[in-house]
Amino acid sequence: MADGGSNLKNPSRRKPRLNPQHDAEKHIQCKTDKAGLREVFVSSYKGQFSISIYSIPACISGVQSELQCSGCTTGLVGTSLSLTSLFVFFFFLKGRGVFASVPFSKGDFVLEYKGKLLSLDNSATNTYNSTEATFLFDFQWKGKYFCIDASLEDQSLGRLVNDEHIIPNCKMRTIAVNGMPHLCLFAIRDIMAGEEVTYNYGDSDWPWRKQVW
Ligand SMILES: C[S@@+](CC[C@H](N)C(=O)[O-])C[C@H]1O[C@@H](n2cnc3c(N)ncnc32)[C@H](O)[C@@H]1O
Repeated sequence: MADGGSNLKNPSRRKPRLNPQHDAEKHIQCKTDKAGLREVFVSSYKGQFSISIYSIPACISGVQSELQCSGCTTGLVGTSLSLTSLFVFFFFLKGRGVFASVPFSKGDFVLEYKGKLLSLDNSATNTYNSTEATFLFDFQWKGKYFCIDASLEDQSLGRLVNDEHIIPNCKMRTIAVNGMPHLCLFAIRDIMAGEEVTYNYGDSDWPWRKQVW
């Protein structure tokens, strides 16, 4: 007899959750990203301030007001514009990011940070521009220093995960497959569908972490 969705009625027959370590190994070996994640272009809102300005001469876009400021001494006839409040918004463009389209549970494997594995010696000989350099992830494994160079646009999602140093939802861990280290993101708390996947890039003075004021 067909199952007809009876798994929902009988929880004991639900597909068992894959061990996160095995899940990571499986995706590393298959060289695939996990389903349920997508690339989205994002901007990060950094704040807003409002200032009240009365009767500013509106020398904006050629519009003139009947009032004058120190830089506008001509008697002005034209569109009267009294600005009482000016709101200024600041956005720090994050560029692309990775969003969950299905929920993930705490502990789940989420993504591999794919790229070229370099030993410290190799990476020292490469030169990177400032954009490429943000795709380098240095790490230590078995007492040696390595780097994953993810500067190549290869359509993988791990390289697009953005920084969040206060409330990240993932953490990077090293997983060995066939004797080689791989960097993988694991959920450190439940992640809701629609939430951006993030991790802490580490203790650097990243410009986007600075408050605008
Ligand atoms: C590894 S890339 C991440 C993917 C990148 N957003 C993209 O579109 O290619 C790192 C770069 O993303 C941006 N970025 C990462 N986290 C950010 C954040 N929290 N706020 C603003 N920009 C961020 C910075 O430009 C940084 O140099």
